[in-house]
Amino acid sequence: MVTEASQGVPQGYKPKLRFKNGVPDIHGPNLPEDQYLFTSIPHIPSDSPSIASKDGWTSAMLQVATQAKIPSTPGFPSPMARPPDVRHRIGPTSNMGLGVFSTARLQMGDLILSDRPLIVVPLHMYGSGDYPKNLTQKQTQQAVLADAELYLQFVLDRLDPENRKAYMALANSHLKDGSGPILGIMRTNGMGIDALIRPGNPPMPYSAVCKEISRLNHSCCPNTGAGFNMASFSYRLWALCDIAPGEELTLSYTDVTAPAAERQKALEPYGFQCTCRACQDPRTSDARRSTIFNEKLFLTPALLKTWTDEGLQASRIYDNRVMSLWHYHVYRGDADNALVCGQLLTKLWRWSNSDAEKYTDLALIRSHPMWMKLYG
Ligand SMILES: C[S@@+](CC[C@H](N)C(=O)[O-])C[C@H]1O[C@@H](n2cnc3c(N)ncnc32)[C@H](O)[C@@H]1O
Repeated sequence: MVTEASQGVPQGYKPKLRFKNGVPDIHGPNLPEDQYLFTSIPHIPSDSPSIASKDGWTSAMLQVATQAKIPSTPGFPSPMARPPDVRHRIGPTSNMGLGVFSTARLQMGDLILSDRPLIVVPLHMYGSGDYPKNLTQKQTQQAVLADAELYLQFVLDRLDPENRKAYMALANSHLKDGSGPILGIMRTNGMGIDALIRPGNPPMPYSAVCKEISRLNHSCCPNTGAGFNMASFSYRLWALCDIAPGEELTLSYTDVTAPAAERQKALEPYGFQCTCRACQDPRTSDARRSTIFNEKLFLTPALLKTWTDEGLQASRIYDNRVMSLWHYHVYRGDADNALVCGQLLTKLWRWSNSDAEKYTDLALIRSHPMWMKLYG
């Protein structure tokens, strides 16, 4: 666990690569499953960089078992999905550094951009615990951070100079907690990839840093959603509602269903106080959200509007409610209303769930095991 530590390496301590199994191999056969390796995704042999696709590649540090499952993903490596035209630009905001803005009229469900991570690394870059006994607790923390920085430098050095520069230009909100510059940027911009989490005790989560998606600022009523697509090894960003040209695009860095105080606590490492519309009057918004989440009635168009008015389309509970309503209509044999729900699910899921289209397939709706079961 890393807490506050002043920057710098303890005197006499030489940072080293000290993960379990010693110094990691770059790549190689017959390695133990929990060996870390440095690799590129898609894998590009270092002697033939010219085969790199126009989508680029990720410099990654992964355990062997995690790396091994990526190529077996159906369709891997597929090209990144691209919108038909450029729909975003990166530019300055009034008070949040850079941000991403829409340059087109977007409809709910529209793909905005795809982004292959620059780097993917273990979320907890904090070594093995095997540190010299003569170091104080604070010095050990410094040593841990210095080692993490060394690993990250290794990962970063495997990027081409342009992408290395892009990484180093990203925001860093960890300037005073002892993190080195590369680690600080990773902690400010890293996003999880659920499909890469290696189960175990403890599980091994990974963190990905992207060139463009990492520029999105946070809102507790975000207008975009992001999901990772393993086949193309890229994140996709899509509109969660209709968006006008020029509007800032936002993502939620935290769980939008949590109360405002909890959300603010989760945002602490990013070093800002959220001022989105839900956080400007948190008491009223918390009360409104609590009513919405606890609503026991099936989603009607009026109830649906309360969710979208509050900007809660990013919440998993919203998906679940729309899904239950889809099942309810199937159960009643109401294909028209099932289709309306299916269209909404497709917009929410098209870019993150390969099954999204099936909810609007009339033949599948009518052959569903629950079809018309309400009437026996
Ligand atoms: C992932 S970066 C987002 C892009 C960043 N604004 C930039 O200039 O690259 C996260 C950092 O952006 C800033 N930020 C993001 N959302 C914000 C918000 N709602 N209010 C204020 N600052 C925010 C914070 O400095 C945070 O540490």
